[in-house]
Amino acid sequence: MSHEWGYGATNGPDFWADNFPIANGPRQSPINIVPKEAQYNSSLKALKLRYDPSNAKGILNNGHSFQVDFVDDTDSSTLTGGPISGTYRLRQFHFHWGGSDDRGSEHTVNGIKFPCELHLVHWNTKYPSFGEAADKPDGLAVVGVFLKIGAANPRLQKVLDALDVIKNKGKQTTFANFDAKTLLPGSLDYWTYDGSLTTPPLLESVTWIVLKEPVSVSPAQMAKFRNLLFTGEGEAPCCMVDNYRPPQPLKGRQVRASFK
Ligand SMILES: NS(=O)(=O)c1ccc(C(=O)N2CCc3cc(O)c(O)cc3[C@@H]2c2ccccc2)cc1
Ligand SMILES: [Zn+2]
Repeated sequence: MSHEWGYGATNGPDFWADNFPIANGPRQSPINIVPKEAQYNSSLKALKLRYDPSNAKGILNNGHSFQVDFVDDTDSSTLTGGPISGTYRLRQFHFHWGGSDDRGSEHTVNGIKFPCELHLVHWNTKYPSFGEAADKPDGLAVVGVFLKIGAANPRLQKVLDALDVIKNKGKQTTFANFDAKTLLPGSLDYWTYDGSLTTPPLLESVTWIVLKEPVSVSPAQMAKFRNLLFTGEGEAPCCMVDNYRPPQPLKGRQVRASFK
């Protein structure tokens, strides 16, 4: 992506509409979720997440977050059920976090921010590729998981231990044999709504599936996220923190709940 968008004082979310006018579109993400205003829908199916650990490929600092990429040329790591129809393939997962524990998530619940939010990005196999799916209204499905401060989460450790070698923008390393399912909470109860990518190009192609139950992360583990840099080697270092977009207007959208 050639544009210099970011999360700084001069290129952050308030400036994104300059290059990406869809930033003011009708189905932008994230949003503030108000559980009492979410409509329970008994026809919403249970989420079915089947991930093959051998599909994990690498881990990359992309300059706005870090992501773990998966081989997505077969239906071996998929999302089915839930609010979606058909089969969506896992492409990557990444996180958004704050400079301190009082902020960092993109979605909020009753206005409450969590220190971190995990996004598992999937694309609809009715399209030939992620790139083809990315700009279709039913092209992507992202599962969002809140992380809240508590006991150290052993499931995060393998990811966090890899961060030292991808400190700078553009650094990547192999990341094999990782079961993304281990990052999920015990309950797969969710809220769902039609939204967008939360970073440029902000494409309105995402069915959001936000899990109600958070998973834990310790302050020491959060410090490891904050050790990453937005900047490349040789540039003045800038800590990778506050890489979250704030909640966007609901514009009449309905948020549905899979649970009472
Ligand atoms: N937070 S999120 O909504 O879950 C999300 C999902 C996907 C993507 C993603 O894959 N993007 C958007 C940002 C980006 C930046 C790059 O430098 C790049 O090489 C690829 C991407 C991709 C992307 C780019 C263009 C169309 C679709 C996705 C980003 C954020
Ligand atoms: Zn994200």
